[in-house]
This record gives sequence, C-alpha cells and structure tokens, in this order.
Amino acid sequence: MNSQATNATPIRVSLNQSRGGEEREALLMANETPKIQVNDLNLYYGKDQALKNITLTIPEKKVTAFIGPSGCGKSTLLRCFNRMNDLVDNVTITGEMLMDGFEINDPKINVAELRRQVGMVFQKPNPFPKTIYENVAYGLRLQGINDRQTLDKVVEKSLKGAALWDEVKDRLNESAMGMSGGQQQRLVIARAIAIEPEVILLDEPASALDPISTLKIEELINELKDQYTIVIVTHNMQQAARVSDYTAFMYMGEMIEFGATDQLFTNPTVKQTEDYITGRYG
Ligand SMILES: Nc1ncnc2c1ncn2[C@@H]1O[C@H](COP(=O)(O)OP(=O)(O)OP(=O)(O)O)[C@@H](O)[C@H]1O
Repeated sequence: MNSQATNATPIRVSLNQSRGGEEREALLMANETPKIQVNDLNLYYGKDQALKNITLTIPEKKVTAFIGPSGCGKSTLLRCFNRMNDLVDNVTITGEMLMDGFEINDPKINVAELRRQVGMVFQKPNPFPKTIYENVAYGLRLQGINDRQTLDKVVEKSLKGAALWDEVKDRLNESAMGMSGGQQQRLVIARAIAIEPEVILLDEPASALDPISTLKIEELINELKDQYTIVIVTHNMQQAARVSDYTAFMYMGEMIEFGATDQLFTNPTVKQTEDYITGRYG
C-alpha cells in the first residue's frame, strides 16, 4: 500500500444510498486540495443511464483509483474529466463537474485546452508511427513550438520523467513502433507529460503489459504524483491498493464508496464494497 496513503486523512466519504431511498450523505474532511469536484453527475448513452448521481472529489497531486466490476462506469466517469465522451453520439450529461472551480462541461470551454490540461493514457499503448523523439515532441509542435533546443530539453525532461530516458537516449531517432509494449506505454506517458498537464487520466494503463513492465508503470505513477493529479481505472485491486491514495468503488453506475485506500480496503463502510474486495462478486 502506498506509504502516503497510510497517513492520509480521507477528504470525503461519499455514499450513494439513493437505492435505499435515503438521502446521499457526503462527509467532507480537510487536509487535501480538491482538484476536480463532481456533484450529482448523471450520464446517459441514449436512454441507458451509465452514471447515476455521482458525487466525489478528486484531490490534487494524489492518486485516485476507480475500481468496480466490468461495466460499472469507471471508464465513462474517467472520460468525463477531459470530455472524451463528446466524441460519442447521443451522450447526455447532467450535474456539475468542476476543475479548479471551472465547469468542465461548459459549452464555452476550449476542449483542446482542457485536454492539454487533462492528459489521458489508454489501456493499449498508442505511440504514433514516428520516431521516439517526435512522439514526445508532438504536443509541442502542435502548439507551434519548433525550436530545436526547446524541444531537445522537453524531450529529455519528459523521457526522464517517464523513467525511459536511459533506455532510449541513444535511439531517439528510431521508430517508436520498435519499442516493447512497456516502453511504448512509458513513451505515451512521456508524450502526455511533455505538454505539462495538471491531471493525468490512466485507463487500465498496465493491463496489456507483462508483470515487470507493470511494476515499472506502478513505480512511475508513484513518482509522478508529486507533480500531477492522477486518476487511474484498474481492474486489478492489488494494483489499486499499491498505487493509490484514494479509491472509489463503483457498482452499476453508482459511486458506492470513496475513501482513503487503506481504509477502503481494510475497513470498508458499505457491504457491497466489502463483498467486492473480498471477491464475493465482480
Ligand atoms: N460508447 C458507448 N455507447 C453506449 N454505451 C456505452 C458506451 N461506452 C460504455 N457504454 C456502456 O456504459 C456502461 C459503463 O461502461 P464503462 O466502459 O464505463 O464501464 P467500466 O466500468 O469501465 O467497464 P470495464 O471495466 O469493462 O472497462 C456499460 O453498460 C457500457 O456498456
């Protein structure tokens, strides 16, 4: 379990008890800076409701994990944070989702700028068919930055930040497609951090990787959280326990329980959470 999680005070325990007809309770505690605040968020794919009255706070510069059985809405919620669901037809969203106090779903928001601030890494590494160097420089070039010295600096810093520099510094001009899956995933993370996001969304970033590469990604997450707010979706509860400070357990579109990872795994307050983490379902 993450060492920082041990001492962390939970910022909020958010229990959605609407199915029992009771009011949802939200208990807010101090000690963290909220980065993203979600209030009563509902999301529909056509008529199907995928997220139900989600309320939670993502703390700044901490790792928050979303866990829960397949189809419970983890990825859907994650994709809300950088408006990736805009790309899906017939999506309706209600409720509030604030980042640093600004409504993410405000139609006036510049979505490209939002996605620069909120980077995303997917399950399957998706490097561009370009050199290692150009993969990392890509976002800067998009911003019109072509000065070689600046690019060199950012490429080196980002690859170091993604714990990849030593492995690739002598082959920066080779194709990224020749790297191993684990290296490609760290390259994608380097590409994400090159444009200095504030939040990094990781959607099962290690599920396609071997155990050693998985370990490297987990170590990397631990290092990155000093600088970035990280939200990770994972199927792997041990991974959530290892890398996250806070964990949110979701079930059938609802946020069942949210709390400090060590508390949620050792002393869950809701029976459904306990059933899930002890392997009774899911
Ligand atoms: N593009 C889409 N169009 C319609 N329904 C969708 C779409 N994406 C997801 N869903 C549905 O929304 C629900 C939540 O899916 P989501 O992928 O968010 O769950 P998940 O918890 O991330 O699942 P998994 O762990 O299997 O990835 C599911 O019922 C799914 O079928």
